[in-house]
Amino acid sequence: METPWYSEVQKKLLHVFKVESFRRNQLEAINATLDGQDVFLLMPTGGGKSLCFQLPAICETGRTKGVTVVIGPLISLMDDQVQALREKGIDVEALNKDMPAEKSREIRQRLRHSSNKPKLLYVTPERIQLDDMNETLGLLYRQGLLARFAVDEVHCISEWGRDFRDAYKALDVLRKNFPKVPIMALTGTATKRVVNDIVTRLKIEGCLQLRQSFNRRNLNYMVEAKVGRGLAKIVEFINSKHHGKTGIIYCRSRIDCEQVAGELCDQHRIPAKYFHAGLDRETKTQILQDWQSGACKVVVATTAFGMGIDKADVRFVIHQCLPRSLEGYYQETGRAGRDGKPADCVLYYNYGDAQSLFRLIRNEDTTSAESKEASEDGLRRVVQFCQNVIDCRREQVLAYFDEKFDPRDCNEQCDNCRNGGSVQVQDVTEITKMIVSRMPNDEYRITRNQLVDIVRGSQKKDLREKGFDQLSLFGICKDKGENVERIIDLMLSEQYLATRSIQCHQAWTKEYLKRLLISCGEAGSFS
Ligand SMILES: Nc1ncnc2c1ncn2[C@@H]1O[C@H](COP(=O)(O)OP(=O)(O)OP(=O)(O)O)[C@@H](O)[C@H]1O
Repeated sequence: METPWYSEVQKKLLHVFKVESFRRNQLEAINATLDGQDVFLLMPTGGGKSLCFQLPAICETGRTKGVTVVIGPLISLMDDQVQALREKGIDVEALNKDMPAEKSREIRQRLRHSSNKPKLLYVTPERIQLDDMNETLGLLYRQGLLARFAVDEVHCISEWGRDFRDAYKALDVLRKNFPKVPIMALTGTATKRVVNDIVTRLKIEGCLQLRQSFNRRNLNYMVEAKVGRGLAKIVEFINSKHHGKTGIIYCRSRIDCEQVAGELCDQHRIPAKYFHAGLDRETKTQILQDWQSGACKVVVATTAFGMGIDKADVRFVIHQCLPRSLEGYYQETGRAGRDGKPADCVLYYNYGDAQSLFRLIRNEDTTSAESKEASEDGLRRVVQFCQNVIDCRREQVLAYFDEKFDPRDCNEQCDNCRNGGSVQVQDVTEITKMIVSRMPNDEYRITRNQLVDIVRGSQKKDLREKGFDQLSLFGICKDKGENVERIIDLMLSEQYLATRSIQCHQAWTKEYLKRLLISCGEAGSFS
């Protein structure tokens, strides 16, 4: 059925946004919000969420009138959107803590008293909590001039999500203070649990929920064994497949970024810059600009390089270290191939990285026990994903978002589907049971690497000196060849073995394996 605003919406799409047709779910979201309904929009990165609140904001014929208030997490992201809207001739303002007091007073005055109010107002969630902001919004509300709230990156509201932000949690005031104003919640990432959390916290239970497949057809997913810091393989991969192309390499720490970028430049003549939260604002902006313009092709970054990055021709995303969750992995790899052309996503994996990440999570003293547990669970899923060399990578990632995916639709765009024919399944239940039952008690301090050597029956002097060659475990995996490490890592990730940290010197802790008093069932299989 044609809505009263249909023709205005079409005209503005074409003449203001210079776009000919809607993508999936955009028109549905726009219609619902112009009708005054709450909307929850789940769209993969680059899907075109912004249009869903920017276009209604400039329509006069909908049921809603006045200013669209956009709440987003990042000032830099806001600045980009504000600039792009102004270039389209749209009247928009943003309020942020970095602007001179005089300027923000001026904007507030304009919102309160001017008859010529902006169509959109961008603010951070922190700003919403300030008294003066509340008063300004209250005034607009009483005049019937608050058209809608658009909450971007709304997953930040949920403690189950990866980017939880306290200030987002306080957004439950929106419905309480402005009960008649429709809310549009937007995100590119949310599991069922996070969606429920968002809907409850914002009190938009009756909203129109729009979601679509998260499958990114043009992305080719691969997991590779990481040797050392993985650099030799990364260099070979870039030089052989993506020489001179745009890409991102994600590393865990700031220092890793600096070292990897340095080595790429100095030793391998791959021009790269590093990006992390420790850089000052100007440097960050400069790097972003250089990357966006193509002056710099490769950025080596922590996850600080993320939200709001909108570059179409990213041909590869490399994870030099494990992401902390599959959600993060999906987001980060999602920055590749936004132009719809093929792009590669390679994750370099070894269990040592997982162990240090687990340790990091355990040692974080700012987080609650519950959120530590959630983080550990998230990381465990990533480890399982890496160790699973059988099931389609897409199927595994999409399952995380509760989406059922038929692996036949992968079209061999992942390593596991490509290797499908050559996988040999080995049942390792018996050997894992034997290892668990023969693990000595905690008086023996055995590291993961030592256990690998012990079960292999290694002749290393160190083992003999510690008496490890006398254990009943010694040599029980002699015939398992290359698979020994994978068996031990699988046992760790499936928690048939655990680790305990012991302080050695003042600041040093070492991870030793712990005997668990649980029985183990089906352990798993290998290629
Ligand atoms: N209907 C459309 N037709 C063509 N291009 C579109 C359409 N809608 C949006 N776009 C373009 O798609 C790109 C991505 O849009 P947008 O930044 O809104 O995505 P997003 O869903 O917010 O992504 P992210 O989650 O990464 O922020 C933009 O360049 C935008 O101009």
